[in-house]
Amino acid sequence: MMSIILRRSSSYLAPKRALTAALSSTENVLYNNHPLPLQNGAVVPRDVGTMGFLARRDRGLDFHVKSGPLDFKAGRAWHAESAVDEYAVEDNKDDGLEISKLGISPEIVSALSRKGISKLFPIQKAVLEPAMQGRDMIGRARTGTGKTLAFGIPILDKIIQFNAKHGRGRNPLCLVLAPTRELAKQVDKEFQESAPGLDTICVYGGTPISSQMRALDYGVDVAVGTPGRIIDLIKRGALNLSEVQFVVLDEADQMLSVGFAEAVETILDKLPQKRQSMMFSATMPPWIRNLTHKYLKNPLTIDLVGESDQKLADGISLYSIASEMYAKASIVGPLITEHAKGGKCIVFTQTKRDADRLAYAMGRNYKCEPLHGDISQSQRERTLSGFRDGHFNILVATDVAARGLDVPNVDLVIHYELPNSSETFVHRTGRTGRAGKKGSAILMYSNEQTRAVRTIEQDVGCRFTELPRIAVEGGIGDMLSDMGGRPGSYGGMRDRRYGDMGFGRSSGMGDSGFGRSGGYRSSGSGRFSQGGDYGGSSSGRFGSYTNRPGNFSGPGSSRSGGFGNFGGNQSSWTGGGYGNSDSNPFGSFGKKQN
Ligand SMILES: Nc1ncnc2c1ncn2[C@@H]1O[C@H](COP(=O)(O)OP(=O)(O)OP(=O)(O)O)[C@@H](O)[C@H]1O
Repeated sequence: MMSIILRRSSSYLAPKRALTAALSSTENVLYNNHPLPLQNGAVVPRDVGTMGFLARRDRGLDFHVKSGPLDFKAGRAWHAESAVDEYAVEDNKDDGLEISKLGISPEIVSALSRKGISKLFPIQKAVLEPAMQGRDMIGRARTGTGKTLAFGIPILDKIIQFNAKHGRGRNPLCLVLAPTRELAKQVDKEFQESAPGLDTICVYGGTPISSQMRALDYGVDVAVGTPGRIIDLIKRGALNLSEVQFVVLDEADQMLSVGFAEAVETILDKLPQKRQSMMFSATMPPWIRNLTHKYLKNPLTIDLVGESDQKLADGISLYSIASEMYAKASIVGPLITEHAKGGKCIVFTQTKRDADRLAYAMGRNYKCEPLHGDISQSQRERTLSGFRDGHFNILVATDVAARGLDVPNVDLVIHYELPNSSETFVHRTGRTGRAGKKGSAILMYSNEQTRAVRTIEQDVGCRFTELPRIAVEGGIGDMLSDMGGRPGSYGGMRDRRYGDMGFGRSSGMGDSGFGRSGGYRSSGSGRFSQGGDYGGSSSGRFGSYTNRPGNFSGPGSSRSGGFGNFGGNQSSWTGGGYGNSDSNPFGSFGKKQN
């Protein structure tokens, strides 16, 4: 404790000056997407003036405002700025800040350096100061640009400071909510690796609750988890949230749109009023702003995406290829060979069943594995680590893998079936081209889906390069037929009107059209209709396809790929893992019906 105080008191002015200068000299601040004039290279948020820091040496228990390595304190400038709703900073990857010069705890600096991280990414830079000041915030940045550490670094640093002063406690000081087990695990891992001296716990369904209860009893600094299991632990008296000072909703739009809203609210009700709340995602539909007043106090919006820009990370090449449904399975192999060039590839299907079937069929020629919510948790973990470690290079997954998953060096994403919304397209595609790397994504579509492809382009602000059609002579398509389907009917897209019906044009990415049947029902905004169908093609904007039971033409498959029965009584959830990840009693999202 002593050494930390000495370290801080002797050195904090220098790094603060460095941070101020660095921030001032590099950022191009946008306000409502109109660039503001830069004065002598300084940052000039509207009505803000310069970002003033007031030095403060006194640290109290209230570490929302007073504490932190740089002693950030809201000065007049920031109070003025709090009236500003939008605070957008243009993404610029070259502008990293030397983490070692920011006065962040040495433990974090050296842990990050072991991970090869020495400079802040833009979202981390933009978030650091207001987060240190204790501001509630909504953060949006493109996929793979480091949002986890954007909230992770300030929170971990503050906890280290707090523990140094007050000693370790039993109850968590930070709670991170994530919509899937895999994402929760990943956030937990990133926190652990970045601050190895802190105790973190990751809680989610599908694993024994008793060991999680024991670990909580022992004492933790940070709890990361999916909402259902967290509520379970609260009910059992094992998780006490009364000391939580920081709460983060990772993939916030997902969490609130797919049936976890009620669970999230139940959890937030258990937290102290005095806390710092943050929401992060690569996609922040406008409707989420209607909800934020429920969860956040006077939130600052830090938006590195903007409304007019393209929504994908730089460095991702986009291709589209037209294919009849029956031929898709046969051309996916050649596409992988050509575009993944031996590297890692994720193929996204709409249903668990299709993921199984395609992986099985492709397994005759390629090393690949399926991943979806009906696979046991232990197998899901084995599959993901096998993929990460390169034991196999092709993952055939439902949208359970679309959000947040950070597998380095995925070279190619294939949308074997159209995503159910432009947001899902962004998240699926974002599994490649992470942390500044290059990648490719290929969208497979049928003639009937041409309109849907154009809508994605419009929503996402991107342009697909059309690949030449690939002629099909037998191949995997036949294999799939061998497995019980009618030859030539795989996909049955002939009978569908996907794209013709209800493929609602949105007014842009993140339009409230998303989630038309997305399951969020408690906002009272009236924008969301019947819930629970997230993940099903029929639930997103792309698919208010009427039910046609007679169209079931595929090899026993349920809905995706044009197997019919869209919007009917067939299973709606395709990613399984969300609702599956916890015994989530809230909302209809995640019902396992297939
Ligand atoms: N400052 C940095 N320097 C180098 N690598 C970094 C830095 N910050 C984060 N990374 C790495 O970048 C990768 C992507 O980060 P992260 O998963 O947080 O992205 P994200 O923005 O949350 O993406 P998504 O929207 O898909 O969830 C991770 O492997 C992470 O370790």
